[in-house]
Amino acid sequence: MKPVNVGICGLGTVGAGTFNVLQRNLDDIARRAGRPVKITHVSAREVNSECDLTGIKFSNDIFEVAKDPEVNILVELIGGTTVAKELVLAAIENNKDVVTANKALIATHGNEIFEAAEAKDVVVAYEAAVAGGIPIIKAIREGLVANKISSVVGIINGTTNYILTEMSEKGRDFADVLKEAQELGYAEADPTFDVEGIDAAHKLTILAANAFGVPLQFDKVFTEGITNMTTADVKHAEELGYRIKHLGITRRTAEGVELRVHPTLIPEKRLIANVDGVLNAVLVMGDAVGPTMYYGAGAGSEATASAVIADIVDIARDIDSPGLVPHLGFSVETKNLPVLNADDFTTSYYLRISVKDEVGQMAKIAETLSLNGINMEAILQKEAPEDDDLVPVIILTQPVKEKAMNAAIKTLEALPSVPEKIVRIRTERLDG
Ligand SMILES: NC(=O)c1ccc[n+]([C@@H]2O[C@H](COP(=O)([O-])OP(=O)(O)OC[C@H]3O[C@@H](n4cnc5c(N)ncnc54)[C@H](O)[C@@H]3O)[C@@H](O)[C@H]2O)c1
Ligand SMILES: N[C@@H](CCO)C(=O)O
Ligand code: NA
Repeated sequence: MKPVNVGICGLGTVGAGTFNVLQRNLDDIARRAGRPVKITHVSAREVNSECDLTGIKFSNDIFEVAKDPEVNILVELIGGTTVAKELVLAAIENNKDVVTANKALIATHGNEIFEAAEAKDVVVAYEAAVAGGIPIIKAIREGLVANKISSVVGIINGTTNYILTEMSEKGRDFADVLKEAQELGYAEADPTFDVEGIDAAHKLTILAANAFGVPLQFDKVFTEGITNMTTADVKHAEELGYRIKHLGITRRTAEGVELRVHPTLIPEKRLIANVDGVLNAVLVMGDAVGPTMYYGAGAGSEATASAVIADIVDIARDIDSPGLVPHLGFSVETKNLPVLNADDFTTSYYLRISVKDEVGQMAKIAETLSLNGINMEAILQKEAPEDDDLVPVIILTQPVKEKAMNAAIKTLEALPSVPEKIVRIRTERLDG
């Protein structure tokens, strides 16, 4: 059987992992692909001492790979959206299939890239872009194809989950844990993408497109990161039987699709509340199958390489009859659903209100919530810390439209007895 020739662009965390796993498991991979899979060309700014490039062409100019007539599949692992986009489009133009781990690229330029790929009848595969090594794109697009999916909820950024876990379990400092996540190769080149929720928003964009047949629309994702998280809120949540996770949530409602990324309280008994460290988990709800959860390494060198190589093998298996599965698993005619504004999200809330220790304040809070149609689920009043005359009042609510909560918070923050901004964290009770 004719081999399939692979050109790898980028030899950093994921590039080196892909190179080494492919070389190590060459025989098994060839047997499973039905043909030899050969790395024939590698390109990066510099060689990587972890990779033995003996007998393999090496270029400093990645565009040499896109031009190389020997290469069938170009693997884009350089990151970024400018040069990477040019590189992917150049490969497509030269009739090469493409594999990428680049969620920023797919979320922001995927519509254009897939159109170019369809015109040339080549594949652009991106399993590694979402939840690293977990085969979540394949699960949604192929394994769950029979279902109407109602929601996809996931811990989809390993760096933030690692930071939240270390903060909650060991009381470690945010900046210190972030530095360690960078050293371990989990964080993006610009780690604000992780901690501000942008990376999770890129991945959620891709998940929603696959689950609901909507176009990739990153600019419509409501995005909050973890930079305002405090250990005090983590502890209060734990007292109420909840854990705080940074989630990507996309849900289909009667009115449209919710696309949101934010810290979220989840009941501690849920499986997903117990997914810690750099691990990711994605909970998909299908009308036929019910809740299903996918769990594993969301970042890291060889874990991400596992997904990159799965895409290479998929393409190698189908190289003579490409295009078996459309890029987003649906045809371009699929009906568009509106993306909801944050005001129209329906969710429960955790509120931390710092109140002056005066008679009648609790009644005022309860009345304001009730006037806005908000039902309380639980309430916790703490003693004022020694150096403070403000009493923290923690409230959990039942689900309500975000606009009702905005109105209630505005009224409460205008009270002289509530001198500080109210902390609110959205709360999802979830199934499964
Ligand atoms: N690190 C992870 O755990 C992980 C997981 C999933 C997806 N990703 C994605 O995979 C991609 C690569 O991430 P990484 O962590 O391996 O990055 P990295 O910074 O470790 O490696 C990037 C590599 O690309 C090369 N490169 C960059 N620009 C180049 C250019 N213009 N010309 C030639 N070489 C160039 C660099 O020399 C380096 O070898 C990114 O899109 C990232 O978002 C990373
Ligand atoms: N920076 C990303 C890498 C995997 O996509 C994360 O921490 O999840
Ligand atoms: Na994946």
